[in-house]
Parts: sequence; structure tokens; C-alpha cells
Amino acid sequence: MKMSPKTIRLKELPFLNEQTCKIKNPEKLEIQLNELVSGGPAKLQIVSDFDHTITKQRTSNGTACATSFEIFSSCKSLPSNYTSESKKLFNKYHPIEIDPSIPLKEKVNHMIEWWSKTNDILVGFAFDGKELDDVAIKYKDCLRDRSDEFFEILDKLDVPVLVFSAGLGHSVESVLKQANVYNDRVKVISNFLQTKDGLVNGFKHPIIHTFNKNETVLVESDYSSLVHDRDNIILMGDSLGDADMANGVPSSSNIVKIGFLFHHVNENLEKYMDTFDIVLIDDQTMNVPIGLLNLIKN
Ligand SMILES: Nc1ccn([C@@H]2O[C@H](COP(=O)(O)O)[C@@H](O)[C@H]2O)c(=O)n1
Ligand SMILES: [Mg+2]
Repeated sequence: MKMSPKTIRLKELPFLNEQTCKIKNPEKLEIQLNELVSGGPAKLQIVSDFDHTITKQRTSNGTACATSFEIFSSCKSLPSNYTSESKKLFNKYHPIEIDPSIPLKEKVNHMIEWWSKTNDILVGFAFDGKELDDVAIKYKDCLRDRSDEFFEILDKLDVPVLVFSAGLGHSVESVLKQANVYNDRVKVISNFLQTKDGLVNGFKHPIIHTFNKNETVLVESDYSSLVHDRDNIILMGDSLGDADMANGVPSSSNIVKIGFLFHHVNENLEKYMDTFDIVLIDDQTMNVPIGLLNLIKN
């Protein structure tokens, strides 16, 4: 006998009823979730940011987790002027990046300036991918709690994952590799270094920064052609700009957006709730994405 599918009710899902989980429009989310479930794994794809989304925003003792650029900077062979300049840039621009009082247009200009100054200092030295792989071993535990389980479920269900990062692609790939979660279903679109005469010569184009993660930078990749029949999307990010990461998909797509909120929680909460379907406050786990996958899997 064929069973009729049971409607999923948000109030019956403990992982969406925690104090730290905020949902602006539960009715809309309930409809979206039921569509995700009825589409099953075959219709699903994941689009996720890397820094502070696949990795944690803070460790258990409260310190910030290194970004992919910071992981690169811990390679001992890099010239000290690169590492010191890069640190200075981080100290200047990161507070701007997370400041809720700065209007978006102004912030975008600062971010373009940050990434182009970073591009300018990434010139004229050798880069050893093997050294980065070795360094990345130290950072594999920066991944959110239960990340291994999250990637294992996706792998078993054959669900493709786009990791869309404005960070440094080489570090993203190294950390995913060292954590044993990088496989054929995972594609990284990010900033990769180019070389000239064997030395680093800035980023390959287009440069991806926090606020241009959309179809304009995806257009040159073959990603959309690979997943065009998967119109159910779970999108995950920690920055408001991450919510645009699936902008290039057809308008008929059903996208559930999860936002990990950590900085300036009170000032940001309303904007995050307007932008993401599910907002998770200081949640350093993959509990909610895994909860959704388990519904879809079953
Ligand atoms: N020179 C830089 C530029 C940016 N960052 C940080 O990287 C993050 C971008 O990576 P996502 O995976 O989150 O897109 C961004 O939020 C910046 O804070 C950096 O550390 N150094
Ligand atoms: Mg991020």
C-alpha cells in the first residue's frame, strides 16, 4: 500500500524550536520545507559560504577561528612584509565588514578596496601548496561540530555542494581535504592565486569579495550547467552578502536560506531575519542543516 506523505510541521521539529533559532515567516518556511522533502535528495543541492559558515565563528574558549586568508598567512615561507601587511588590512577592514551601522553601498566600496589591496601585496614570492596542506592540518578542527556527519550524509545521498567563498580557495580546498570531506561532489568557487615566472602574481579574475557573491562571478564556472535540474537549494552563510549566492538559479527554485549570526547580534537580528529564512545565533554546529537533511533523506 502506498503511504501518503506526512506534512512536516515546524513546531514538531525540535532543532527549529531552540532559543537560538529565529524564523521570521514560519508559514513560508513550512511550505518550503515540505517542497524540499517531496523533491528528495535527487532535486537537492547545497550552496555554502566557507569562512565562519563551514568553519566555526568561535572556538569553545571564545577565540575567533582563523579565516582562509589567515590560514594561508601562517605558512612560514611567506615574506614577513606580506603577513604583516595582510594583518594590518584585516585589522582595518574586518571591523568595517561586520559594522551594522555602515550603509551597504559604502561597505561594498571598502570591501573592494580590501580585496584589491590584498591582491596588490600577493606579488613576487613563491607559494608551496604542500606547505599549505601541512599547515591546514592544524585547522581541520575549525569545522563546525558535526561537519563530518553533514558531508557524509551529502556524499551518501549524492547531493552536490558548492562552496562559494570570498576567501582564499587554496586554503579552503586544503582544509576540506585535511578534514576528509572533500570529494567529487564538492566544488569550490573562490579566489585562487595566479603565478608569473613561478611567482605569485595576485588573484585570478574575477575577484570575489563579501558582496559580489552572485551570478556575475558564477557565470564563468560550469557549476550551473552541472546542477540545472536541482531546484531545491539549502543555502548557508554568515554574512548578509551570502544570501545572494544562489541569485543565478531559475526563479522557480525553492531556496531555504540559513544565516549564522554572531557579530552585533541585537543590531543585526532584524536584517538577518529579513534576509535568511532561518537565523541561528551563536550556533557553532551543523545541527540544523543535518536536521533538514534527515527530513529530506527520510
Ligand atoms: N584579505 C582578507 C580578506 C578577507 N578576509 C576574510 O575572509 C572572509 C571571506 O571568506 P568567506 O568564505 O566567508 O566568503 C571575509 O569574511 C573576511 O573577513 C580575510 O581574512 N583577509
Ligand atoms: Mg563567511
